[in-house]
Amino acid sequence: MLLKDRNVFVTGGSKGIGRAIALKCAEHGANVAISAEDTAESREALAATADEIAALGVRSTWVAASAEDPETGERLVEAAVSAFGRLDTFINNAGICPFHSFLDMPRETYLKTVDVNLNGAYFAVQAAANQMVKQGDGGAIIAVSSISALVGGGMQTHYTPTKAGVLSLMQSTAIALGPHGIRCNALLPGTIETDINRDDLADPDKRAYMEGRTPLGRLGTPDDLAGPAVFLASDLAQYVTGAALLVDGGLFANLQ
Ligand SMILES: NC(=O)C1=CN([C@@H]2O[C@H](COP(=O)(O)OP(=O)(O)OC[C@H]3O[C@@H](n4cnc5c(N)ncnc54)[C@H](O)[C@@H]3O)[C@@H](O)[C@H]2O)C=CC1
Ligand SMILES: C[C@H](O)[C@@H]1OC(=O)[C@H](O)[C@@H]1O
Repeated sequence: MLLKDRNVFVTGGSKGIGRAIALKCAEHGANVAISAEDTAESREALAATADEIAALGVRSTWVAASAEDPETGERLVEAAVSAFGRLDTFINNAGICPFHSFLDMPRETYLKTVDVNLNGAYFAVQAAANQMVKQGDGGAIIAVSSISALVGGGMQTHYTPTKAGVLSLMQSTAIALGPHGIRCNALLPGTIETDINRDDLADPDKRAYMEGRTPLGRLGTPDDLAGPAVFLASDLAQYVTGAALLVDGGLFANLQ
């Protein structure tokens, strides 16, 4: 068990990558809090995932709070502290990627994407960091960025800058928070099959193209991110901060 009795928060923990990370942290002995947007469907998914976490013999709690709301960061931290007493690891994972062409990108789609993925991450990480500083004995912060922090996407012109921003945020917070013993790292998934790309990957040509570009020969699953997240949260990564860990089956390295 790498995270026994640690207290972990995972945003966007109701499904997909966040859910897989939350469950793996629980398997490793952590109490886990999760959040997602405040809708009826999301509340149902949060409650179901929290039950799965608790079934692993640890404590769990959930909060329905939309990432783009400036008050959300504080609410998440309060929920974790009220349920567990403290916060050891904060994993900012919530995100959206509404695929859309550049020349006619609606302003509201662009602004919502930036608000959820980058502004939401900034203020949630700030709230988590303040709690860790108050506790006085360090901590770990992980942001789920993307391979898209490093490369572009013609239908992702609103999205890729947010993922580059989140990677940059982890680099800068690693410097700002290093003196407090708080490590900050970014996970960069490749193409992982989840609801975020269900429609995009429904096109058999697109799917075959992405599989063909991936040296390991398959798309990723949410569980592929879970082990790397536990590693970065754990003491095995005690001297790792400001790092970017690609988890992409080799996709980024494959030029030809
Ligand atoms: N699936 C992929 O291929 C890749 C995903 N990522 C990133 O991984 C993260 C998780 O995405 P997936 O699990 O793939 O997608 P997903 O759609 O399965 O999960 C997204 C999570 O974020 C939550 N969320 C969405 N909007 C929210 C909002 N306004 N406020 C709070 N929570 C909200 C959802 O409820 C859900 O829990 C995202 O940040 C995404 O950008 C990065 C690289 C590749
Ligand atoms: C949603 C996309 O399929 C996914 O998101 C990313 O960050 C990568 O660019 C993948 O293509």
